[in-house]
Amino acid sequence: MLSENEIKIVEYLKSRPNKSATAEEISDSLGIPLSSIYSLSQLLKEKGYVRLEEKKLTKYELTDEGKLRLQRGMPEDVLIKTLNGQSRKISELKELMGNELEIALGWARRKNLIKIEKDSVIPLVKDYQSPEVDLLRDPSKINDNNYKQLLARKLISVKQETALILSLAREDITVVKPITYITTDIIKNHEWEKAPIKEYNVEAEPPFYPLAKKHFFKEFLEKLRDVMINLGFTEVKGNYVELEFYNFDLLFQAQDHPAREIHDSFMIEGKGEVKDLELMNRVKEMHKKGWKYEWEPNIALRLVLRSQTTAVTSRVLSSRPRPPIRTFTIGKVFRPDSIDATHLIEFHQLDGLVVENGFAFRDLLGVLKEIFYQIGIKEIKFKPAYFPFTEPSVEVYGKIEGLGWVEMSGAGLLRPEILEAVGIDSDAGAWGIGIDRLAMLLFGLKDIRLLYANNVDFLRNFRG
Ligand SMILES: N[C@@H](Cc1ccccc1)C(=O)O
Repeated sequence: MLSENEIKIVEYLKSRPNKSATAEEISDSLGIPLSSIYSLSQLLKEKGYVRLEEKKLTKYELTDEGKLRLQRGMPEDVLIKTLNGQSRKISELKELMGNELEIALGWARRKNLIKIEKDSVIPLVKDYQSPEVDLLRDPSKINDNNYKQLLARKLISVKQETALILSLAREDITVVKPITYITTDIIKNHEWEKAPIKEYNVEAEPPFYPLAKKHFFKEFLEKLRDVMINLGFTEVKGNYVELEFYNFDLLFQAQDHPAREIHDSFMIEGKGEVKDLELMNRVKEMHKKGWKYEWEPNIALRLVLRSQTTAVTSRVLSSRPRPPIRTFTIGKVFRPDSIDATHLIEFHQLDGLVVENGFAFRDLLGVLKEIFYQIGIKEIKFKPAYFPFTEPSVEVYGKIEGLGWVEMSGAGLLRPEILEAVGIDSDAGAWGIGIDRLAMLLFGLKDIRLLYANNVDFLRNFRG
């Protein structure tokens, strides 16, 4: 009994004029890997279908020099072409042919193509093409008689190979379909006695089906969400397109604050609307009193792509919720910048808000410590800082193995001006954490853009 591929090999040998072929030829013609042909030929031999014979073959391969000469011609060819039937001075030829000239002269003389008189070269032929080049063009013409010259001129290399030759020993092919699946019928009808039962190949490699998995950065964002929810915070969401009123004004960021310059936020055409006119008025008073300038409602109604998720916190505050409040938001923010390995123009922030009677600065630091601990950053320290909407304010630094202290967050107690404007009579703390750079450092990535990688091979092999 023969397998499918064994049958193919026998059929192939039958089709050959001398009923034989090398393993390589069979592999090329049938598209079966050479290694399989080797093992199948052993099986065919054992079953008496083929005879095997090993034969030493000489293989000629072009060297780099050979490939070059095939393109350009041999130096003596170039010389004859350069002479073009006319005598020329050696010095002139040297200019034209450089170092190649000496070799060319030597071979051209030996082949009787030129004569040298005094300092001139006189051609004896008008055209010439070396037989060497013909052989290089068609290496199958190279044989025991003509290879030596090519070898001496370093145009070819010679390799000895052993070829396996299969020749047909028997032509009658019997095909018996083996039983691969046993049914009750096969047992009842005694078919199992007539055909062989295919053995299991317990060593066969199973096909590889990669499991679908989430993008590692998405998983990281989900982990942050879980951390916040476990700490008793409720998630809130906002829009990417936001009024300057919520992104800046309500947060006590003056209208001439540098972050509001056209090159520091993405501006969007059109105007927004604030329905709560009383709130607008109170924000206006807050700016007048605090920053001492004429607050311009038209500026507040301009649209931007939110530059901080604190805009979402601002929306929460503007709805004048009843304390106690613990909310957080995770989302994209947008800032113009030039994109490189550490800068993106859209990235993620996590902003949080706590409004509770008696919520003190120490409590805020405690919450931050807990959040970072849960993310895996066990050591943090605080540095005094400034934000328009908080007082006192801090920057939070976290320690990352091998990198040292890295700035991760801004935080503070909300300014009384803001709480007064939104009508909340309670203590409140807020913070904003930059997520992308943090993720990049925790994942040990050298380029922040890899967080958005969509290269499936990279993602499949990346162990976050
Ligand atoms: N929004 C600030 C961070 C911050 C949020 C809340 C309070 C204090 C600071 C930033 O983007 O840098």
